[in-house]
Amino acid sequence: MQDRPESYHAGLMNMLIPSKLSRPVRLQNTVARDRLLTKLSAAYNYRLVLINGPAGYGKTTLLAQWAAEKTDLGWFSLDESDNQPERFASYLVAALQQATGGHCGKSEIMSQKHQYASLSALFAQLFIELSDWNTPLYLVIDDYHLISNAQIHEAMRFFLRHQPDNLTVVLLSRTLPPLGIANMRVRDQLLEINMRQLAFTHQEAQQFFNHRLSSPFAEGESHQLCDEVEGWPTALQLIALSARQSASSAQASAKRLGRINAAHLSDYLADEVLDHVDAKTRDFLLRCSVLRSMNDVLIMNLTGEENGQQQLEELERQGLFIHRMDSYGEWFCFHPLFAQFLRQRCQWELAQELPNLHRTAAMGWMDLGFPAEAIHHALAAGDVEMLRDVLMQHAWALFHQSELSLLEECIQALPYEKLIQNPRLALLQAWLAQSQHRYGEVETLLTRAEQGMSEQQIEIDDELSAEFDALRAQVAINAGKPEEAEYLATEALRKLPIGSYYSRIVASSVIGEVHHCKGDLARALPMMQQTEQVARRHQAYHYALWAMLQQSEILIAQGFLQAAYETQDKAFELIYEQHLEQLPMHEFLLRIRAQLLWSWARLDEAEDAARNGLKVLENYDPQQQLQCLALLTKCALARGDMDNAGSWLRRCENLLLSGNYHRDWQTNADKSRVIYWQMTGDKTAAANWLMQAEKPAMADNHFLQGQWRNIARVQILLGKYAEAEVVLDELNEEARRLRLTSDLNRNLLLCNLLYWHTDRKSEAQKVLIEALSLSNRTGFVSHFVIEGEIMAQQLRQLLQLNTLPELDQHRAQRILRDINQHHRHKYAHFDESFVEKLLNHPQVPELIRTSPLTQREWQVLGLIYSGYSNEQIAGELDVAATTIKTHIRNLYQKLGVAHRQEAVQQAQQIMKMMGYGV
Ligand SMILES: Nc1ncnc2c1ncn2[C@@H]1O[C@H](COP(=O)(O)OP(=O)(O)OP(=O)(O)O)[C@@H](O)[C@H]1O
Repeated sequence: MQDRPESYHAGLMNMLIPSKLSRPVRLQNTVARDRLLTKLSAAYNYRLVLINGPAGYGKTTLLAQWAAEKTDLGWFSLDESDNQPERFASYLVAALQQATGGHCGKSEIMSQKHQYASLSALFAQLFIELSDWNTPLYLVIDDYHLISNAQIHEAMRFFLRHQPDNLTVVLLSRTLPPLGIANMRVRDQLLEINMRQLAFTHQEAQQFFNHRLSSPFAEGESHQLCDEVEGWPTALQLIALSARQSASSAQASAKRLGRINAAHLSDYLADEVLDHVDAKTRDFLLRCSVLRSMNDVLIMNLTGEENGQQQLEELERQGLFIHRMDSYGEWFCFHPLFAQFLRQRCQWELAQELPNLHRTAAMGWMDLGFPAEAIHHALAAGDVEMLRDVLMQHAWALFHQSELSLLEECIQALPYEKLIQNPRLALLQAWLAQSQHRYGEVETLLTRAEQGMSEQQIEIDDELSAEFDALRAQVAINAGKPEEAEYLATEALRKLPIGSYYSRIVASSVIGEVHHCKGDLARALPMMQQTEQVARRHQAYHYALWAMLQQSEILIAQGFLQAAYETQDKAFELIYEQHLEQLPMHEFLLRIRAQLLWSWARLDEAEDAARNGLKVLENYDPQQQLQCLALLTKCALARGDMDNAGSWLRRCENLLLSGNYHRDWQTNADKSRVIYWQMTGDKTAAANWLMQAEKPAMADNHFLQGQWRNIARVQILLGKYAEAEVVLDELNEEARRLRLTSDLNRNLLLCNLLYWHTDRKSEAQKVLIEALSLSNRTGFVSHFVIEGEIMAQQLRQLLQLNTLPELDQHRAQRILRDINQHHRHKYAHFDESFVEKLLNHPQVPELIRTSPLTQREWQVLGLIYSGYSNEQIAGELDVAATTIKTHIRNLYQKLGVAHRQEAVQQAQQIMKMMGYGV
């Protein structure tokens, strides 16, 4: 079957590095940039504030000054790893959480567990949560130029278009981001501060030197230095550093800096900064540069420096491009320009040691509990052993948090012989392929792993081989090989210890599904219940949900629709509790809820559910909409609303033409099509379909039964009664054997149609009575209603006999009411325009043309044809029963018929002649 959970998420580790979410602090010694701060004080009037200027132009410092007193502000500093959309989104949401004091809890869980269809969908949820936040909010994203991933830019364009009015995004970037800036500029939605404005004025430069130097420059000199470097703050800072040596070296620095830009700063930094610090500090700087952010412990590991904190504070005092990242003063980082330079120097000067430094950093991060950052260093160290060790400890936790691309990168970096030495990593590699829908690769990877292990004589213990089996079982069921899947999953369950819960969940879910496929519902149900329990216990909510959806399907097949409804309720609860609304499985649930409501003829609610299902799918491939559209077609059909049914159906058919669907999906969509053809009498379409329709070898589950019922319905429509009867007999036998009660109920209705057409009225009545009685369990209504007038006639007769048990009697009345309400078109055809068309029809029998009925008599004939009794006709036309008798006598005479039966046959021929399939 389909819609399986592809990956799931257990409890979360802390993945977000707090220092990336803190704004720079310690601004006492900075120059207050009043002119720019005044400009920024109007920020809340704009959707976007863009601070755009080259490296080291004071963007971050300016914004840190502006943000200093604000509480309703989230700050998020990017690094190269944030080019990955999921990670970007997690930090963005966390920054907004910071701004709102945790107001967007649902979005936070969704982002951390990656439970969203796309970044835009996540942002849409975020905006819902922010909609009741009424005061201004600010989201600052620093170093946006590091983003090159088009997906993130696109999501940010969506964000900026739809963000609430009280939210202002502030972007700091060295380059102009591709976010529709020109457009926002025209609409006056953008506040910009550019390089020209960021440059220090003479006055600011003077203040700057006054802060930094014990004996500041004279005014004229300071102005000249400022002009020399065009107000570039980084250059001014470097000049101040030189000035500590002598005034003349400040002049020389300014001259040199005036001729270079950030790209060529490294030579300057090497000659003028690094070569001027003492050897110890130099070594300290180079070693620390390995880290993207640092604290005392990490530094101590790297430099052996006992009081790293003090050392950092000293560098900060000297103006050596180091910043505090949090208000506790625990975390520091180098200014990006300086960091980049130091890293380059470190590669040259400490080449030998560098791998070791990264290794040490990796261990430090591991101790702090941040495996993703540890992986960054292990990769940089090129230390495959270490990478493997980190993965062995944390890979599965990362997998459960959907850090799939990070893991993919690690696996790629590991030589295969290393990977295979730890077979669990080989297994992980296969699961990565499975979870990213690269199903074709899974078996190849598993086989390769087994071969590799046997070549290297690596022993596979029972537990591991069981884990392989569990994944293989999942692959087999996906590939439609239930026997193989069952064998593998059973073996897996037999061997897996209780602790291997993930594989146990997978294996028991597969076994449940296999039983389901085979129609062994009595065994499938407890298996899925067990899967649900284990999955809940281990917070594997995707699998818990999947298992509940399966239970609901099983209960529906067994005919226990009420129990299925209650299971669905529980599944909805889980979705809301765990914020799984955006997963495709939510649509699955809405769709089976719609199907159930359709059965019970709660059509408005069924339509709502199907439409909500379409909403869930908005951000997915449109092909997936097929089932919801088919349900909307069925709702229109049950209402007798052929126009709408036709237009929904066209959408289904377009999808069917353009996609390659699993056969169960095809069957479901075809169900609506064959009913439509029956109701419109479109035999050509039906015949064409029948020629190419798949005729499965078996009919032992509800999908296969459904496919064969489609075939039988078309056969009946085409008058291939004998063939239909063979099919239906087999279907019933299987459905009775496997206790597929809902299928039996549906099959009986088709038998009824068949017997009615072949004039076996008493057999027709018998199966109808059985179908009605089964409906006490299933609650079916719409299945009867779509059969229209043929059903109505029979139900009226049954009701007149007055032999039905009370419950069945009520249901029959209910069905009849619905048919009368929705399917009156056949009777309505006997109106004036119909009669006029009829009399002008070239094939109209002479007898009818020469002795025409009065309009009233046509109406009465229509009602007789529809199975109304005399009393019912009198009631319908609001005249006395005796008058009806007179009309009937007259019309019999004019049509040359002797009794009611013949009148109905005449009417039927007329309908056929006029092209209405009956
Ligand atoms: N108002 C100020 N007062 C004192 N120093 C400043 C001021 N603005 C910037 N600087 C100094 O200039 C250097 C660069 O500043 P900052 O980090 O704010 O630039 P940036 O434009 O954000 O750089 P990047 O593009 O690399 O992120 C820093 O060392 C900072 O201390």
